[in-house]
Amino acid sequence: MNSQPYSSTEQVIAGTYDSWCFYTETIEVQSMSPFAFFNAGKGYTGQRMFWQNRESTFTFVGLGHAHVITSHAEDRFESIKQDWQSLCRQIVNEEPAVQPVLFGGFSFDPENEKKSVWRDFSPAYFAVPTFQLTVQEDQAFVSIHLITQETNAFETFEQLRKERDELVHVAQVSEPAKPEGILVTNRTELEKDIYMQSIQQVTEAIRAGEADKVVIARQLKLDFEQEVDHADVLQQVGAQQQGSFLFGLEAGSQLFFGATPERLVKVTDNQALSTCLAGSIPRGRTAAEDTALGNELMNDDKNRSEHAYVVNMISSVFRKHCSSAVIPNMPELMKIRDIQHLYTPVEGELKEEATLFDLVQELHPTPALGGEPRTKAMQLIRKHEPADRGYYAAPLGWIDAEGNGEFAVAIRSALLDGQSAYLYAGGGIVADSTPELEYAETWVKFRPMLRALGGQLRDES
Ligand SMILES: C=C(O[C@H]1C=CC=C(C(=O)O)[C@@H]1O)C(=O)O
Ligand SMILES: [Mg+2]
Repeated sequence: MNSQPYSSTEQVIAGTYDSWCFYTETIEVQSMSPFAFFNAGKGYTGQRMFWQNRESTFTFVGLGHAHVITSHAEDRFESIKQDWQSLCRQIVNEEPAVQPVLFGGFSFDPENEKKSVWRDFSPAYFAVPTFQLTVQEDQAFVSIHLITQETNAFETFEQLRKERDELVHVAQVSEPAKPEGILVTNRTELEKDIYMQSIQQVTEAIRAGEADKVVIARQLKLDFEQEVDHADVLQQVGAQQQGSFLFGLEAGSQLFFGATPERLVKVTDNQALSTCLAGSIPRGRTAAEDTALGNELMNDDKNRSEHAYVVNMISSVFRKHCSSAVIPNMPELMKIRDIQHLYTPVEGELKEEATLFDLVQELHPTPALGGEPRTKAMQLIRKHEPADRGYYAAPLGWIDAEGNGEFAVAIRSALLDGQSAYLYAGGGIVADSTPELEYAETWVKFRPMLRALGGQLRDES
């Protein structure tokens, strides 16, 4: 879908298939703010989604659920893949304009048994939206998708058309949200002592040869004077975090959102692209300081080793699933607003049988979020982290009916829950890590979400 711009279909295309009927229509609309469209869909709270790619060339907003696919199964990746392929076989017409898109994500670790604040996020949770705004190449399209077992749903569809016209109208005439800020009443570092100890203990375990690398994360909790509006917060992130994937996924009354620089994998016509991203240093206050910090990062053994584990693992998955793979032998710097990372893009031509979901399954979690070796690292994370990561650090993204799509790694993210938010940040622990430096690194990684939520940015402890 990325490679092929939408075109309008002004007529309803309907088909009756095995069990599902699919009614769809796409119209081109005058450009509008995607945040305003999200906001216009307040009536669909709990069933909204937002996605913008890193290059800001593809934005989509979904309102309402035309079809939901979830899985609690052990083979959740396979199960979502099968359900999606089977739905597409039943409903998809040849026309690219009528392709539905499935959007959603996975939890980090379905074996987690800790008490969780992630009430309504199942281990895999995906939906095709009822109303979808797609902004691509300066054109905006709004689609209606109705997937139903009702055999004669033209009346329902007519109703949806009226609703669509209303949503488009409200979004086009609405004023941008006022950036008047959100009032934070409390900021709590959850289990900071446990976090500091765990860095020490995991470093010792690594030195003793139990693992090579383990990513340990922690949480900040913010409390607000009043409930925070989901559309406002997405708009804040959108304005503040250029050069990142922006995402928002609602479930029940909660919103999981973030601005991540990390692509897990993108597939366009059998071309696969992934990002190795690990190793961090702050931005400098001046251009000279910034360059000096970048050079320091490029030449730092500890950060280079954090990075190398990720490159090795992603490369081996690409070598397995691709007929050819391009893997640079030196990282570059990726500079985003608050932080610089070591970055190695990996590309390959997928073998015929390999799919986007296969790659997501094998890549998750990369050693940028799990560790090396994977199984041991996951055991150490379960042992040392007191909280459930939920969807933090897990794959989140979209796929179309042809198998094209993109998944990001949902870091630099937070779960918004009424008058509270839980922010997540972690770092790669290797043999020469120290608790103080890792702690400082998490403060830099909290900054995008703190800024969007009106929390203080200073890194006082
Ligand atoms: C675990 C996070 O970042 C990962 C991605 C890039 C750099 C990382 C690092 O340098 O430690 C982490 O592996 C996070 O942002 O919470
Ligand atoms: Mg690090």
